Amino acid sequence: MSQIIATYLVHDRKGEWEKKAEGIALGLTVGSWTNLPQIEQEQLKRHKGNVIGITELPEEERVNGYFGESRKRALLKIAYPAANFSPDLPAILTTVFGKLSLDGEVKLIDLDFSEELLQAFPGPKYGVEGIRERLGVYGRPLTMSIFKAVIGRDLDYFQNQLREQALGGVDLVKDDEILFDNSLTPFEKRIETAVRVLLDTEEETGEKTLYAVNLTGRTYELKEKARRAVELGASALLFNVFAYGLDVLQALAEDPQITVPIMAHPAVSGALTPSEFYGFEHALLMGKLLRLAGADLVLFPSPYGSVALPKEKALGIASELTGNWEGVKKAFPVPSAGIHPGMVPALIQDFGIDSVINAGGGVHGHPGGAEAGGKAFRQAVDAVLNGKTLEKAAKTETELAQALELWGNVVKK
Ligand SMILES: CSCCC(=O)C(=O)COP(=O)(O)O
Ligand SMILES: [Mg+2]
Repeated sequence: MSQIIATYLVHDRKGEWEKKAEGIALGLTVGSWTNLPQIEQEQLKRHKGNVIGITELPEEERVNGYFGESRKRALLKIAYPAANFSPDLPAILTTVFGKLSLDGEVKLIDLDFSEELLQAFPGPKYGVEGIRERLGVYGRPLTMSIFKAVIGRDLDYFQNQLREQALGGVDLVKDDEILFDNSLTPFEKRIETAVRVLLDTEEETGEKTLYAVNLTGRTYELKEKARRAVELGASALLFNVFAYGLDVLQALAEDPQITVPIMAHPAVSGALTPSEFYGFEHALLMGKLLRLAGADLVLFPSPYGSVALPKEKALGIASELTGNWEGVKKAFPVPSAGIHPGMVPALIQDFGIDSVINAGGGVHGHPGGAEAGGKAFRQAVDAVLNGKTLEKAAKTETELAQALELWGNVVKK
């Protein structure tokens, strides 16, 4: 039977779980808060949500937020018949967590899609393998750097910063998510400039670099803008998906004329995920749902940088992006924020080869400039893959030595 199974973490003082679960299963399908005598048996059979699991969790004494009260906790699993909704994320999310997200301490932990329903979500167009093919890079994590301080600067500044980053050997360079269309560095001009610069640097270094331009503006303009970006030679798109919605990402990813990888930025997602009591589980929103909606690369805070996520949450996201799903490509995890070369061993140990090591300040803040910053990252990656410690590699690699001197070496915890 085609259905979706939602798992919720529920906190409650009384812990009357059967009543609570039945209330959700009925309330989000054919029922309401009052008796509806006109509900027919047939309607109940086909459309009512079904409680399929209740697991009580150990009670926890909470101080913050509860002023010392303790709350009972449980995981509730409810199956919703696919007959109730159209096969798209807006309909699915409204069914399983629409009104419910406003109704007390309920957090959506996971969604299991039946095989039939999964067909409506083709996932990433390129994914890990497709991006590696475009770059011709295998057997190591990719490296990426972020334009910084471009706001208020012109195309010459943009061009020079791009050139330096690419000469440093990073595989991708992305706009910062806060760079929007503007008169000094307009969208189309950034793309045209990047195409020229990156052809030159490829000739010099023999290595390709992809540029992810920030796709911004009103929702109804995005498809046309993205198609135009592709015509002009853009090699990737950055997209602030949580400012728009998952379905907007899916519409872009499914468009056959948008033939470049899409990178999802986590901006705004912090309003939806961090609470233990409310919102979405990180792995679901930033892992499973972004992959299903078609993100080829997904940025999220790493466990050790400046905007850190608890490690199990970051690993949970990465595991949803890279797990084996029949017929759906894997997406690149991009643990980010406050990353510097001293963190490379931990990043590779935790996120593996199929990940992207991404830095803004950790590239541009290098004492030798962005080119040296990019080189320091590549040297750190090479060291780890050759089984060397960063200290040992730094004896011969000047740029890495300078980075370690400035930012230190994060020994894995
Ligand atoms: C919170 S993950 C997104 C990271 C990001 O957008 C960024 O600009 C990181 O820059 P940094 O200088 O911290 O590498
Ligand atoms: Mg940023």
